[in-house]
Amino acid sequence: MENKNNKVGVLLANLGTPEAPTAQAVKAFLSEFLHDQRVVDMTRWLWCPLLHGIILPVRSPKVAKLYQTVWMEEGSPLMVYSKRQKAALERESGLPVELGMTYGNPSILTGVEALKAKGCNKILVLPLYPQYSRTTTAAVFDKIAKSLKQMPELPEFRFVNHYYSEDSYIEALAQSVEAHWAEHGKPDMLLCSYHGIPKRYADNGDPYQSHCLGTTEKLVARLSSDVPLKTTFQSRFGREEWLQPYTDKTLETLPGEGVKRLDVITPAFSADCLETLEEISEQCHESFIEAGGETFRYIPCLNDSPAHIDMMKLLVERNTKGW
Ligand SMILES: C=CC1=C(C)c2cc3[nH]c(cc4nc(cc5[nH]c(cc1n2)c(C)c5CCC(=O)O)C(CCC(=O)O)=C4C)c(C)c3C=C
Ligand SMILES: [Fe+2]
Ligand SMILES: [Fe+2]
Repeated sequence: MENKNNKVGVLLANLGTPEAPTAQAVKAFLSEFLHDQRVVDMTRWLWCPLLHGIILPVRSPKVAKLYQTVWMEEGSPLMVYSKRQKAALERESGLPVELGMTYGNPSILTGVEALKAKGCNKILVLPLYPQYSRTTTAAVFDKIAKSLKQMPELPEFRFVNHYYSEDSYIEALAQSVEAHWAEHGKPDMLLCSYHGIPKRYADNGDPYQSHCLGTTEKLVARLSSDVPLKTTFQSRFGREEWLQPYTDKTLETLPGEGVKRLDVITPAFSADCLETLEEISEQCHESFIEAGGETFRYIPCLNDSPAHIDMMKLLVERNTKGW
């Protein structure tokens, strides 16, 4: 007898974002995010007083103002692009696709329940993080286990750990760079700015840094251009050392080294968000020009571009084979 609950579905996972650009909504989001020990591993009796006493009250209103500068008519950029990615992948793959955010909504639990309601008992989890990190990819894995503790019958799961080395991902990045160069001309340098993590995490075995360096290396080989590429790390948080070189510090020195026209790409982000549209496209742009740079061009994330959706479709096809 045919089992009607025997379908494959896809859970597209990402970080999540506040519901609104207000101090209250940002505080709720940051509180869930920054309580995750995969993200901040400090012992709770040290971290919680700092988080509740200083970080949440001080950072939330400040960051809410930054979200207001990038907020779109339909909502937070990360959510707007994630919804477009879901719709496009559903259309192109012919499979049910749901979003599941590690923090905030739609949650991972909501996403899994929606797929089960559509008859899916086999779920491919695709965290939209090309480079693996304990702080992102592993946090998705933990959240699945934690959220489904009360579910009487679990679906079967497959999980994509990383995809930075996939030709289709490198191809999508390269095509976005080449299209940008065809329109605006070539720069003196292409900066690949990745979200940072504490250096200690990398020293203790998180492969994120080597995945980022591997991404740039593969992009260099694919572009095969006279434009030099450089890897940097952005979005530092807290006082300890993070992966270096830092994006902000690098931008201050590049013009003095003769790099006047700079293009920036952010390969660790699958969708534009606060960290790309505000930190890079606004703050970093300004500091590069102040340091003597002439042109600074931000190349958008892959978002719902056809090459990106093709890449996701390929990953889905390969990882659901024989299921
Ligand atoms: C506290 C430490 C943080 C680690 C470690 C970290 C890793 C990490 N994050 C992303 C992707 C995103 N981060 C985003 C926002 C964001 N990140 C942190 C902190 C850490 N991230 C904070 C506190 C915030 C919120 C904004 C702020 O207060 O500065 C986002 C954007 C979300 C949005 O709503 O637009 C993304 C995406 C990666 C890929 C990563 C490690 C590999
Ligand atoms: Fe707490
Ligand atoms: Fe982050």
